[in-house]
Amino acid sequence: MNALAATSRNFRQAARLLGLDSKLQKSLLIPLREIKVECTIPKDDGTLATFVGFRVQHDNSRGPMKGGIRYHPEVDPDEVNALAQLMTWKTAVAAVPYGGAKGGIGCTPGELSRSELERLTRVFTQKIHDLIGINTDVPAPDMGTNAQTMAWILDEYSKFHGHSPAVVTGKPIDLGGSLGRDAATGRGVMYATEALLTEYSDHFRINLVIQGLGNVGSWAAKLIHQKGGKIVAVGDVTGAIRNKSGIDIPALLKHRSEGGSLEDFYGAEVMDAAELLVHECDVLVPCALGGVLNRENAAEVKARFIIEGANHPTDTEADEILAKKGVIVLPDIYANSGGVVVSYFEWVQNIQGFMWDEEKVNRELQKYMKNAFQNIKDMCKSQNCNLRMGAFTLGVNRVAKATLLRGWEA
Ligand SMILES: NC(=O)C1=CN([C@@H]2O[C@H](COP(=O)(O)OP(=O)(O)OC[C@H]3O[C@@H](n4cnc5c(N)ncnc54)[C@H](O)[C@@H]3O)[C@@H](O)[C@H]2O)C=CC1
Ligand SMILES: O=C(O)CCC(=O)C(=O)O
Repeated sequence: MNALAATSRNFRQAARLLGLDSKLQKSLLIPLREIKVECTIPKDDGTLATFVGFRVQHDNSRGPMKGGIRYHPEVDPDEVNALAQLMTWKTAVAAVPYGGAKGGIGCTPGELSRSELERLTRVFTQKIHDLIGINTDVPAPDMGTNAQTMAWILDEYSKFHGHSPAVVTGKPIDLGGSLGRDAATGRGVMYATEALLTEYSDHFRINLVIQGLGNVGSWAAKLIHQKGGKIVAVGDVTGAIRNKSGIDIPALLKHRSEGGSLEDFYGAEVMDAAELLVHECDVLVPCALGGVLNRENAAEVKARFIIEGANHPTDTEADEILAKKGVIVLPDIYANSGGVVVSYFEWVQNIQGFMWDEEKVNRELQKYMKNAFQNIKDMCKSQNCNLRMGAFTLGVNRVAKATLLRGWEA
């Protein structure tokens, strides 16, 4: 089952639990708008290259649509659709006044030079500038994109519409970005892990495995390590390493920032990357691609808890296998919502023209993460369901209410 079918299935299950009628279900499920654009750029060697860009705007009943832009070779319309839908439920779970959207360009960013990436981003922005905006659709970074990508979008958009810092979030601080946004998704993963562990045990002194050492994974690793979590294995697209006494995460991140590879890090041994997700641990934190937990490996997972830092890392078959094994999965639409929560703070700061200090950003983020966890637990209790369904029913219910209040009922 692909990501779109799986996400829609979770939506339908939640809608049934909530007793939503079929017309409302249809209107909530179908995206508001799907955009597909050709992006042709001159490469540095003078030849032309053509890429396909997407933006799916799923729902705006609770506010402007919000979601990242991904640069990855596997970006396709179904995946972007699923990720846009997830954003609608995620912003509702987080209780930020947004709808959901997602975008992407099918490309391999590592094979493009900085100037090629800039040209690609600018051409994509030219094609979608009249469909995004401060009160309509506000992009942010996702896999393969970063603050610099947002700066190029901001600059290109502003040529058409005047200086508009709030049109994107996750920008560089010097262009109106928020303190704490870079770390926010990983920090939210840490708060989510803390909330779950407090519920099921009484300390952070557990063994963890983290997949992905990009924006989300490296911040999650750093902050969980600071809290006393022992990270016994990590991996990324280049491979994986382990150390049963715990990896020195600050040393590893320093080593990587100086250009070192996982393989030549002195403080751990190289392991088979395929074994990473089934490595012995208490908590598994996937922070890379979708669909990495599937029927091939789910039965072998040793973790008692899975914290979904990535979007849709657990496919439907894996979800069922893990539930039978008693593994507790904290779902993406809550676990990685720290990013969009601080994106909301960034947007608010841009609109107010007033910058918050980092302590305030982190304190407010912690409050939003705590409240959302409590709301999910209450839903689980009233609907007698697991955490994924608790989060889905919470999100779908809020979006359905807003839709009905607006009088959009079919
Ligand atoms: N950046 C953000 O604020 C948010 C990101 N997410 C999700 O978190 C996940 C990671 O996003 P970012 O950290 O922003 O991306 P990133 O581009 O900064 O890092 C991606 C990481 O995944 C690793 N990776 C890629 N392919 C892999 C493979 N085949 N096996 C193992 N590792 C692999 C890369 O080596 C890298 O370490 C994605 O699913 C994204 O949608 C979710 C919420 C917000
Ligand atoms: O920060 C944002 O606006 C969205 C981040 C995102 O794409 C996600 O949460 O999956």
